[in-house]
Amino acid sequence: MNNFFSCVLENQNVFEEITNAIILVDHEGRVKNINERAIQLLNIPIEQAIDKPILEVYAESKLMDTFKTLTVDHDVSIVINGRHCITSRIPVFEGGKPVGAIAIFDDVTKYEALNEKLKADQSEMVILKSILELAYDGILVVDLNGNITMISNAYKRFLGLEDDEVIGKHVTQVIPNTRMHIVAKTGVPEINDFQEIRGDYMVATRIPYYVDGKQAGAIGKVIFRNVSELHNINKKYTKIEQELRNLRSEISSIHKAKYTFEQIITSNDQMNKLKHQAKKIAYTKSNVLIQGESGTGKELFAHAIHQESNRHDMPFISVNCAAIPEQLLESELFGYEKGAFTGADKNGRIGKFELADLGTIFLDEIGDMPLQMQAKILRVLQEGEVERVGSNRPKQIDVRVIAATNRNLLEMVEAKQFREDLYYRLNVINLKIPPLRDRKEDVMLLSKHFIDQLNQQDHGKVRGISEKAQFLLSHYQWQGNIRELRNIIERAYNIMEGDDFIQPYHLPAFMKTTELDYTGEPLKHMMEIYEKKLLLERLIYFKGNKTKTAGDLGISRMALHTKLEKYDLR
Ligand SMILES: Nc1ncnc2c1ncn2[C@@H]1O[C@H](COP(=O)(O)OP(=O)(O)OP(=O)(O)O)[C@@H](O)[C@H]1O
Repeated sequence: MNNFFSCVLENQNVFEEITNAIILVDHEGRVKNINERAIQLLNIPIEQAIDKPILEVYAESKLMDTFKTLTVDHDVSIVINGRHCITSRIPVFEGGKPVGAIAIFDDVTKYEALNEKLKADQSEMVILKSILELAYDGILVVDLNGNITMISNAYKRFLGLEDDEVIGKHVTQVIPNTRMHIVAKTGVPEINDFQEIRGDYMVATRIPYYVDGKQAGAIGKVIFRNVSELHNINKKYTKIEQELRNLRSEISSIHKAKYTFEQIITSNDQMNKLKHQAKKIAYTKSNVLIQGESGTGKELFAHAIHQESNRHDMPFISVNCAAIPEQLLESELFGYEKGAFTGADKNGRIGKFELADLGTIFLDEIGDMPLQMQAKILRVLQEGEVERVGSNRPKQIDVRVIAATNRNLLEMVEAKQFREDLYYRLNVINLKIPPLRDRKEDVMLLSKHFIDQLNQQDHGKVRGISEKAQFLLSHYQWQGNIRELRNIIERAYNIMEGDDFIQPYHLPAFMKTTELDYTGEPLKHMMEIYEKKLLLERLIYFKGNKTKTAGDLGISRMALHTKLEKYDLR
């Protein structure tokens, strides 16, 4: 026995190193050794333990039973001072004789706490999995790298995929248009975003999640109350979208741009440069201001720009600002709500700007736009929104504006007749179309072009223009530009009988100044002869319509009347 105890006493440090609590008693049941852990467990001072009878140290001890019965007890569950321990007791022998007994205690209380937590975690996991299995919504979890770690059954069903096709995959490989990997990286939540997944639309919410205060990934949810409901919503949405597309294309086919750059006929360098420039800017959304005299082809350019742009499938809406009475202009441009004013259509009406949404609006004669209206147009250009008359709900629109005028807008700005801010908003790209008299080379080219067009309608009856007529056409001043040229060619074409070529006598008298024979009369008289001839010619051309004749000659109806009286032409 001395050997054993001396060995234990000499190696007290080993005794202390053991992580379990240990009590050693001799054959009389006196405590011969007890380590620090046992002292803590029994909660007594060490001096009240050494050499004291074991039952004084620990009243419930069974060590003396072990000694007496010489039996070994393994892994007995007991409670000491509220701590749950597993104890083993064994008799100690020396030289084949029993000399004492030893008890070892393992405090398992902390393992129990851990076990409890583990159980709780496991049940949370089970609950979470059940939620993922039962939820109608699509739920998805990704880690920091954007790889999928969890997905709900409904989402898998919706995607038509199995676990092994989803879990561990990068989210972009599984879900089109996803932004989950972005939220997992940035940590910026995205709430109620509209997302298209395989042709279906749904509302997606993505939020980052944290473990121990550090971002660990993102959780995403796409809402569909139940899949069949989602299907119905989708069907309705797709139908409405299709109807909208049909309506848009119907509007576009009614309001179509009619001309392309190929139809702008010219051999003039300046014009070719303009065409090139306009083609280049067609692809941008910049506003365009086209300036030039009446009839030079401003509207043609506006059509061609729209046709060349990526908006060509969308409406091209043309508005002649000078032709609409001032009091109607606002409702024409912006539309009105039902009952906005007396006489208003009871269903309300869409305005030209809204009609041109996603397309182009062409504001012709912008210089004739009243100042008050200019302010409203400026707002559309600045804010990109329109408000119908009688409404207080502005609507976002995406419209490209091309404006045109034959007036000098800069002078109008100086005279405070045109808003400077609007001028600069419109004048982002400026195209100045030269008058026909500054591009003489185009006169014959255009004349032939118009004859070709007329021949196509009339089975090719005219072969060309005689030299004399060419001379007259080339030397004319063309105040009305290409429109005037077109009219004169058309008129000649229509009055031709039996001729293959347009001759001077097919052209209006006012062009034939060289045909006036000088009779030696004073200038005033010669001018009167010319004036009379001219009046007669134009009257015949307009089939006696005095308003048109006066307009054509640039004089008032009253002045025309006086002159007709003077020359006895009534
Ligand atoms: N380069 C061209 N090639 C072929 N036709 C042209 C050309 N330029 C103009 N035209 C024709 O001339 C006519 C007048 O053109 P357009 O209406 O575009 O002129 P505008 O400058 O807009 O006139 P306004 O200022 O009076 O509105 C149209 O019939 C158009 O087709």
